[in-house]
Amino acid sequence: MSHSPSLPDRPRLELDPEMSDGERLEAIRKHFRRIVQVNDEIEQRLEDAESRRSELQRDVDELKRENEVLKTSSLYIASVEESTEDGVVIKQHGNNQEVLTEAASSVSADLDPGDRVAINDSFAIQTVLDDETDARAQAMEVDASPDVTYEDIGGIDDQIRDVREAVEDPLENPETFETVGVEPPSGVLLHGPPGTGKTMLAKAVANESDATFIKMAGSELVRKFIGEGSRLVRDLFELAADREPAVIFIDEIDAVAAKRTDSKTSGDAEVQRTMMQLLSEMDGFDDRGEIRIMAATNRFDMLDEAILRPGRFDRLIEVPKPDAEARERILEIHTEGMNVADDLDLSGLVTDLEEFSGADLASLATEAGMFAIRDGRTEVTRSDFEDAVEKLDSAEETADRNIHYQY
Ligand SMILES: Nc1ncnc2c1ncn2[C@@H]1O[C@H](COP(=O)(O)OP(=O)(O)OP(=O)(O)O)[C@@H](O)[C@H]1O
Repeated sequence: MSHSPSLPDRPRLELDPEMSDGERLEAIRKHFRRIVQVNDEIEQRLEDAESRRSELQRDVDELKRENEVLKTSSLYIASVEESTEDGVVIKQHGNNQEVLTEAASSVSADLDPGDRVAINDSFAIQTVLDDETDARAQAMEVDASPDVTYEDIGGIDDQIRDVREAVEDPLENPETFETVGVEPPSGVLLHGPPGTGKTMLAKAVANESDATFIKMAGSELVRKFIGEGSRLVRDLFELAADREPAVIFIDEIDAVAAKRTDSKTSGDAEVQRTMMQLLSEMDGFDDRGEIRIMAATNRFDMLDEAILRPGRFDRLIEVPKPDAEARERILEIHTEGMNVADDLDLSGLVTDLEEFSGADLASLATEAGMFAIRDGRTEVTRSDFEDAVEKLDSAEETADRNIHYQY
């Protein structure tokens, strides 16, 4: 970078007392011309400097923008506590740290206590977020009285018995456990392939115990901003405490409780934090009253053992794919309200459907009904079911090419 040359010297008027008037006048004129010249030179310099300055300003703006982008690439969530003359007091979610900070110039909205904001690593507020209820609504499903009953679930009677014992009995007769002096299982983990009735089972047990069913999707928990997953877990348990008796059901728990991997990316750290929050909620659970916790996974092999320790998910119930007898029962349930031909032999039909889960069988019944409707008939026949099997098989082949379940 070159330095600008120094400014021209200030011209000096030198008058000799010996000078004649004419000489003086000439000297003053010369001095004046010199001053004008120096002035022009300085003005020129000023112009150059101005244009250099706007060049530099453009560079600065560009760098500021880049800096903003870098700073905003990973944001934390906080709530505004107070807006003061000295800045904004925020409380970070997850660790509850309170910080006095400022809002980035791009944040134009007035900040009010309770607003949810996203902050960067240096705690500067970057954005004001939408209402918290949106995030909760996406991650949680609350059903005060689910309508699934045990009779709607086919082929897993042993699992129903186990779940009733671990969830329903402690909710309905807590005193029996107290009198006998045993602790009911802390958490029940249902594991097995997709579509085998795990969610149904959790809903049914909530229904039959007159409890509120609160479902949280593990995958939603980890998609949020940093700090939000653990906050949602806390909310989940608070909500359950408000609504007790309640059954908490965490679906796809593997999303938050997978074995630790070697990578140390911030995503992983965030998932860990969410899991730690879940563990600490479960550990502090004894005195919370009538709340039972259930979870489900298709990826039991991937779970971190920390969540399976006593006092956590300590009752494991496997929900397998249905065998022939179970398939028949499930299909019976799903064709109960349908107008099926008298000669339809369900047991013959299901023998070959070895790969079919409960969910597949439910679709099979619907598809068969659709074939009858398309054909203008009101009765569903064996051939409708065969067409439906063919249709689902080919859909399954397409899906298999894309997804590979590792169960
Ligand atoms: N054992 C079953 N008896 C009757 N219907 C079943 C059974 N299993 C699954 N279904 C049908 O499949 C649908 C999906 O089942 P559900 O959501 O309970 O499966 P899941 O095991 O929780 O699956 P995922 O692991 O994919 O969440 C149910 O709504 C029901 O129609």
